[in-house]
Parts: sequence; C-alpha cells; structure tokens
Amino acid sequence: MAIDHDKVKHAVRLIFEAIGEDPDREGLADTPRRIAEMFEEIFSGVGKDPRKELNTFFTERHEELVALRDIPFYSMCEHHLLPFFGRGHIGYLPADGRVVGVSKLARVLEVVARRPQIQERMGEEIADAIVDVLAPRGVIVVLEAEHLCMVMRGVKKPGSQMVTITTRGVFREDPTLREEALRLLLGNHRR
Ligand SMILES: Nc1nc2c(ncn2[C@@H]2O[C@H](COP(=O)(O)OP(=O)(O)OP(=O)(O)O)[C@@H](O)[C@H]2O)c(=O)[nH]1
Ligand SMILES: [Zn+2]
Repeated sequence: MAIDHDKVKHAVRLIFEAIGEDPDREGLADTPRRIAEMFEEIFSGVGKDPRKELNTFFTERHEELVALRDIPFYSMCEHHLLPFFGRGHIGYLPADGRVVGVSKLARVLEVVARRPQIQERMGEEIADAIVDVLAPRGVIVVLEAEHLCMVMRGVKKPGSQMVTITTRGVFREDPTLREEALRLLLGNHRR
C-alpha cells in the first residue's frame, strides 16, 4: 500500500497551523515532505500480509522448540501515534518437520510492527501468521515494550514495560511446555 504523500503533506501543514505554528518558516518548510517519507517506512506494514514473509519453509527432522528471542522492534501506538518499542521473542514447535528460515520470524514481526498498532494485536497477528503457514504444534510470542504515550505524556511512567504473551496450540494446553518455552525465550534476558 503506497502512502499518499500529498495528503500527508497537506495534513502536516494543517497540524502546524492548528498548533499555532507557521508551516512556511524555514525550519518547518520541508517537514511535511520528511514526514511523508518517514511514514512510507514506519507504516510500510499497512495492507501487507505477514504470512507472505514465511514462504521459505522446508522440511527438517526437528520436533522441539525453535525460537528467536530479543528481536528489537519499533511500532506506533494507534491511540496517540507515539512510538512503542522493545523486544519480541517468538517460538514454535514444528509439526511434521515444517520449519521456516529463522529470519522470517523477525520479518513477520517487522510487518506487523509497521502499522498503527496496539501491543496485544501485534502478538495475535504474529501468532496467527505462523499458525496459518506452518500449522505448528504450538506458537508462543512474548512482547516487552515501553510506550512513549505513557512516558512523555499522560501517566508519565518512564521505565515501565508492557508485557504480553500470546500462545496457540500446545502452549495453551500444557503448562509444562509453556513454562519451558518461557524460560528459553526470556533466558538470560531477565535480570
Ligand atoms: N492495551 C493497550 N493499551 C494501550 C496500548 N498503547 C496505548 N494504550 C493505552 O490506550 C489507552 C487510551 O486510553 P484513553 O483513556 O482513550 O486515552 P487517554 O486519555 O490519552 O489515556 P491516558 O494515556 O491514560 O492519558 C491508554 O490507557 C494507553 O495507555 C497498547 O498497545 N495496548
Ligand atoms: Zn498510546
């Protein structure tokens, strides 16, 4: 989905006018263009199907947990359009040897992060994409993030982290497997 640069530029000019700024002063003159270009990057996941990122999968004899942890991400809170950012940890239990190129897990996260988002939905969308393509025995996604809308405004709580866990399949049903996966996913990351 391409960004409508002219529309963004017009909207940014309107915002400057609305806050009592002069959109034509030297420092702001190029800002609408820069913001349109920035949106191209940070909202590149709008209208994109994260499942497409998982197309390189192959068959390997491996039935136990595969995980990628500490994946840094930046997203934009859809309520305030301020960043929330942190780390994602993704694990799955392959079924019938279906495994994916491990970078693809980070690519899925990247697609869903680059949309106006909330953290819970990010986790759900990552888990659903993996379930749809790999049909694994289980998926677990942990996201930890600081939300700037809770830091620089509102309740003003710097350092607080929102943590979400999303599970599918056996990680929902079997507390032992879930515990083991969480231990591995969070590993030495936890102090
Ligand atoms: N559950 C969830 N809430 C979020 C996320 N990002 C932002 N929020 C919250 O969304 C809520 C929006 O609440 P509102 O009461 O409509 O907005 P507000 O008056 O600006 O809220 P305050 O931030 O409490 O000042 C706030 O509580 C935010 O902290 C997220 O990813 N998940
Ligand atoms: Zn917010």
